[in-house]
Amino acid sequence: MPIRVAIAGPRGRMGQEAVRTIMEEAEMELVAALDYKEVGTQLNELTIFPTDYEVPIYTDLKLLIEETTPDVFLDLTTPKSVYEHTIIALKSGVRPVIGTTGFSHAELMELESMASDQKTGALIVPNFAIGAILMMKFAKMAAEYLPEVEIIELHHDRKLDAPSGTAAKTAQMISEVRESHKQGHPDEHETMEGARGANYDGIPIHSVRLPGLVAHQTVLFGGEGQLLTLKHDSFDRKSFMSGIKIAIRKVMELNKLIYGLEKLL
Ligand SMILES: NC(=O)C1=CN([C@@H]2O[C@H](COP(=O)(O)OP(=O)(O)OC[C@H]3O[C@@H](n4cnc5c(N)ncnc54)[C@H](O)[C@@H]3O)[C@@H](O)[C@H]2O)C=CC1
Ligand SMILES: O=C(O)C1=N[C@H](C(=O)O)C[C@H](O)C1
Repeated sequence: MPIRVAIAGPRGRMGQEAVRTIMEEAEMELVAALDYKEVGTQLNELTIFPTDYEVPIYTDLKLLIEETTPDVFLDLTTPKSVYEHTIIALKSGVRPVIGTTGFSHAELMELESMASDQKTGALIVPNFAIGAILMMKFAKMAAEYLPEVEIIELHHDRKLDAPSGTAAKTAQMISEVRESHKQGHPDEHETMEGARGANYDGIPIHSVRLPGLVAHQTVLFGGEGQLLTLKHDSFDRKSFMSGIKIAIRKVMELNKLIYGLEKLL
């Protein structure tokens, strides 16, 4: 039996690529799409998709779930809508695979506890690219030996959230293996606000937004007389698609929420 998947955000940069990926996957069936406005009744009515993509479009997630009974709900929308979508999916017993970034810590905690109560599998994946997941794992390894670290993330200028979900997750993983401490000179001060970046548990995060970029991150580790640089680049959104397929398969085996695909690889 193929895994029945519903997708939110099918017209977006990630959504379009993910629709094609799922449609081409024999083990998966795209049963519905969620958009925020009426854009036609089926995906094949949108000029961006081939004519044989006969997948109904809904604007109401509860109705979508009731009428199309998906196993998995894949969200690639916006930080504003994803939290509510995830709650609706969990309450309906549909397993969420969330690629959308921008969750607060409190929201992640709430969703984790809801998924455990419901015994429903859920995955929140800040970055589906295998190379980015490896970069995060290597960063955690390196921080045990070189705890002075700064993160620089670079993205296209249409991105809504900063810092990126990947940078936040990298900082969280690093903070699991190093003592929290302030970096730089104890007396340093900013003569321009924000010069030292955002701060996660003492780790500075710098966000760059420019046209032409896709998704890129550099993690710098400084030591006496040395610098270790870890760098990952997504040049194309195809880089995220194998991770999406893995996440859809893996979430079917879970009965709780997992934050980050690195725990399942
Ligand atoms: N986890 C990962 O590996 C990746 C995650 N992302 C994240 O995925 C999200 C989407 O990114 P993009 O595709 O670049 O954005 P986008 O702006 O191109 O697409 C978002 C789509 O969501 C739709 N949308 C907005 N509100 C909605 C709602 N309430 N219901 C249904 N659809 C709604 C919009 O119409 C739009 O088509 C962002 O949060 C981004 O950070 C992006 C790339 C990789
Ligand atoms: O918005 C994006 O494009 C991306 N968002 C994710 C993030 O916030 O880390 C993943 C990837 O970096 C692309």
